Amino acid sequence: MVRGGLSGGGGNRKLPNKGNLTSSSSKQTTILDHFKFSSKPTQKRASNAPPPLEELPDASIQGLEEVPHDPGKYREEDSFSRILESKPIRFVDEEDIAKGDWEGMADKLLQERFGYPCLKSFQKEALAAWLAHEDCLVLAATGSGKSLCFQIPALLTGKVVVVISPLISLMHDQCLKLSKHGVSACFLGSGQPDSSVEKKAMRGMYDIIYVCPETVLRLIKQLQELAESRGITLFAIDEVHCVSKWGHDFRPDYRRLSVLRESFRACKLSFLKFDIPLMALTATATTLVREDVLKVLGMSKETKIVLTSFFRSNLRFLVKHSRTGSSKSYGKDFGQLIEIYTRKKKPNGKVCSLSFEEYKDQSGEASDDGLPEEDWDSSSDMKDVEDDCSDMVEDNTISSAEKEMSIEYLENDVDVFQSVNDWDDACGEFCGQSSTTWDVSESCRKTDPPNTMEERLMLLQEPLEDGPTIIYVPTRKETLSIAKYLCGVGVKAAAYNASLPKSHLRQVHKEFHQNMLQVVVATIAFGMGIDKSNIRRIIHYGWPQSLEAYYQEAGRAGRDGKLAECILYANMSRMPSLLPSKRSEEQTKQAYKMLSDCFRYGMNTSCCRAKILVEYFGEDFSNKKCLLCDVCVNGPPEIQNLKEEADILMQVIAAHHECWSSLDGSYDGIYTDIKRQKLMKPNLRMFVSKIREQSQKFCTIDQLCWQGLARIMESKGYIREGDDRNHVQIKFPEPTKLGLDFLQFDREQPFYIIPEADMLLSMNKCKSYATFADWGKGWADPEIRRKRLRRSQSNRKPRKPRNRQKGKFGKVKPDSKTARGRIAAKIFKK
Ligand SMILES: Nc1ncnc2c1ncn2[C@@H]1O[C@H](COP(=O)(O)OP(=O)(O)OP(=O)(O)O)[C@@H](O)[C@H]1O
Ligand SMILES: [Mg+2]
Repeated sequence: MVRGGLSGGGGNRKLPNKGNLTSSSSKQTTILDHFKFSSKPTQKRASNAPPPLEELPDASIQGLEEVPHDPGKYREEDSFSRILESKPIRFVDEEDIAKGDWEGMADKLLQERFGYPCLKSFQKEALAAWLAHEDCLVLAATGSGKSLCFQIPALLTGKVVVVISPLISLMHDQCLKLSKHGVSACFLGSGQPDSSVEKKAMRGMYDIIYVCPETVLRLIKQLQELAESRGITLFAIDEVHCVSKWGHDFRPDYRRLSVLRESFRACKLSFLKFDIPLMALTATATTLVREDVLKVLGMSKETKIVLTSFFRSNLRFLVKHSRTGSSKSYGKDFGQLIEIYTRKKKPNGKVCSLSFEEYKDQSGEASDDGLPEEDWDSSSDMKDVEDDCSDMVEDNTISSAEKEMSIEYLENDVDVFQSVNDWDDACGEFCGQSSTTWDVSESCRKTDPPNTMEERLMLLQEPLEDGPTIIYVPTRKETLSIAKYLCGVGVKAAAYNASLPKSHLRQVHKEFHQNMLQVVVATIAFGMGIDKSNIRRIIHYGWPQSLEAYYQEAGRAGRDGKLAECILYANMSRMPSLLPSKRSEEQTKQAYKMLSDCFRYGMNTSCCRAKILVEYFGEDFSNKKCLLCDVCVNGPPEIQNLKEEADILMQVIAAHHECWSSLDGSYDGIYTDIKRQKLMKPNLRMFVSKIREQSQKFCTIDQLCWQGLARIMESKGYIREGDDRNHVQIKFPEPTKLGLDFLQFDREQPFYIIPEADMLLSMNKCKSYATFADWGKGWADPEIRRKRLRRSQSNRKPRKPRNRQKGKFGKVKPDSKTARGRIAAKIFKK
């Protein structure tokens, strides 16, 4: 059944805004009739008269068969508001679409509106579920085209699709894209200062409404009215991993979205024949997150799960060790990048890169060598977000939850668009534009990613094509220092972080999309929502916070299907730490778990990286390999028998544990407590000291090596963490039953392992504390002594003068902020 405007269909619809939504007088019986409808010859009309229905290239599907789409045809002469006011809307019921050749129709729509040949099979599956009024959970790789799954329904039916989206930057990007394809869309939320947009949206003037979860909860009543007037065909929840507290971008208000299910049921709203379906979409949801999503959103038991592989066969994953926090490493780590981006300028092929010393001179910066990873710029994002929000226009209609969201959770958005002045489209409303700038050739340039092993092996031979790079860094300070360094050596680079002027951010965004910039050095503010097809490299410079976040950001690369690289530079000799954020105890635990998974990904030297990543999201990759990552290309390092090391480590751990357990049965009050405290929780470092004390033989083995060994022994089930607090990797080992058995029964068995990244690093490193004998031998040789002294002098960092207040008697006043300082303060008082 095809409904003509608001008066169509069952005729029992209320018409809140008749004047605005022109109804069609014609009725067709099938969807196919409807598609053939607008073949009437066009009549000349007065320039200010609204165009006849059939001529308007609006978001509905009229004239799809006969009249080629021309989004700009009538827009030039019509003002934006008039288009919105006079836009005629045709409606087609989902059942009628389902009866016809909807796949063919959708493909045609796709070709004419978006320039793509046909829908992908997962997109068809999702659409089929929607047409069957079923809820649907779409799990598909980054860049696979999930957005079309919820955009097409609006175009096919002429009804509204409401998209719940977490980020204003994402909403903005999608609205802008849709407008280029002749689809009207708007976004609502705390970043939307113009309340008229919300009113217009609720009157049914946009095909697609993007809205943040906090706002949609406020608009339920109005949306029910919209469902009755123009009709809502679908609620889409994009980036649905945000629903789950087990996900990486958790947003509390997402957990209240089951209200959509409850408020748009056919049994509740008499004008509905079916519940309005929910479509939830994400590229980064683990199995746990998926289950949580279905439950929290109240999705039906029959929810269709559309699952495609998370594998991105054109991405090459690499992990490299670097002291990332130090600007000394830039020259080493970015040398190749610099060469790529500057070599064209220099016919002799030589790269005029600055040495670190020259760079320091040029930038006038002092070296921050040795800045530990933990020393992240804690002034980073939260403070800026608050600053940014002060720019926002006060709007009393915005609920406190929405405001809070902008402060607490829209860090990225506020980073990107700091105030309403930042919007090029001042009101966040997007109409199908006349001067369409979208480039069909861009979609044509996309190639299918390699499917077969042969195709992937072929990729190995190919160099990366030209294209931009995004370097993700954890702190704002680093965005500036790296961008400055790259600019200094002739790369067109720019920094992107929330503290930079808005005009600069706009410019960077624009220039990046126009291929005028080669490198953007960004915080997470430049992450989600970036859909630029030709990004060739994603570099993470420092440990990411989770594999989900890492895979999301890496997913910006190679969206054109061609080879792209995702390189993680991380300091293998340091444990990563959590960036500051407000977290509950439970969330902190989860955050540590995610950080730990990320750390293990970096440490891995034996398993295909793509396999680790996709299996992390619950995909069975079986014996497959990507053939492109560093592990697949270089192969694992040589296997080693660490039986002796494993044995002694187990012995020391078990001995301590035995001692500790012997105290268990004999509780004798304070005495045992003191004893326990003395014995309590030796960490791995202490076990290693014990080993070194006991045996000369193991003195030269670096702590990093023991750390790696302990991790491997934990993964094999020989030891477990004995501490309740959160750790990135095992810190307070205690033996398991299997471990004790290993000591007792497996004494003759070899213990083969593949050394992990930290172990390899320690093996390559010059031994900082060799045995005293070796060390002594060195000192006996004057040449060695001279060299060592010279090295230690040149490495020595000038100590910063400590700015301490003098106490009463000229003593230095202790720092009250540190625990040591507080204890000292007590003594000082006395
Ligand atoms: N059927 C199709 N054929 C060709 N290209 C398509 C098709 N569907 C979508 N695309 C293109 O794929 C690109 C990525 O689409 P989209 O942004 O929807 O990805 P996504 O799955 O939402 O990714 P992410 O998880 O990163 O948000 C877009 O440029 C889109 O136009
Ligand atoms: Mg998307």
